[in-house]
Amino acid sequence: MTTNFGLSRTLRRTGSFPSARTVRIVILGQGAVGKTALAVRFITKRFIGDYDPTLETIYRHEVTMGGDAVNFEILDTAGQEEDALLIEEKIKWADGFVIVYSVTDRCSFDEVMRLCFLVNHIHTAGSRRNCPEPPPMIIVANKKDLEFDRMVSVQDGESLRRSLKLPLHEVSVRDGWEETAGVFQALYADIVQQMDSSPPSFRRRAVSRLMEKIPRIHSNSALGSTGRSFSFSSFRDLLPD
Ligand SMILES: Nc1nc2c(ncn2[C@@H]2O[C@H](COP(=O)(O)OP(=O)(O)OP(=O)(O)O)[C@@H](O)[C@H]2O)c(=O)[nH]1
Repeated sequence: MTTNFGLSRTLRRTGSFPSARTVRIVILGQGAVGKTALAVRFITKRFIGDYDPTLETIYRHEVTMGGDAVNFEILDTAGQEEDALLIEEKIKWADGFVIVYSVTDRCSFDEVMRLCFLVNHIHTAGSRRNCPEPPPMIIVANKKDLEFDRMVSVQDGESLRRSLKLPLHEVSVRDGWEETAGVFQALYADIVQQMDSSPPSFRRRAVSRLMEKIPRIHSNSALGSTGRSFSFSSFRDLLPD
């Protein structure tokens, strides 16, 4: 997918944006596909090698993108089976979705279709319109740097993209920030298009108690208070210049 955004100019760290548009994104996918790495790479520009298995976290990150001030709220989910009600709450909360698989893990690829149907089903079932638009979604095929361990070919990804009619970005979160940023820029463009074309009454903005319980990390604050353990000490040190 192409966007009108130039990478270097449009993504930069800013102060607070009182009048910014808030965009909520959920990252879904099986365990160990790189969901946390993707979120942290986008926000800090750094690749951090090892994390504890994800305790769910909402990252809050303010940037300018395509000239807009944007407050991203990015929910990094735990890549494990969970209560259907909980996943439903998270899906209802979001404006857009990143669904990640690893090219080194066939099971994670097989899971993408189920997750896409789940997201579509929950949005369709809850919409008051007869023909709701599907929510903005992007598929990310991660770890393309591990060519030697590849179990999902580029062609497999292409077939999936065609059958789901969704954008697919093959990336290496490890090797580059631009590819990762491109994922969030493309998704943001789709979300904005949908927000601007549908009346606000059709959008889900209610925040359930469950969502309020998920720890939040602001990109302007140091990590540590949530109990989340990373292999770096200060989030502030890793923010882009
Ligand atoms: N080689 C390579 N390794 C990666 C890449 N992205 C993530 N990893 C590694 O894959 C492992 C899992 O990454 P995480 O970001 O913790 O994966 P996750 O999907 O959040 O996992 P859960 O928290 O269990 O759901 C870590 O060791 C990362 O360093 C990549 O692009 N290339």
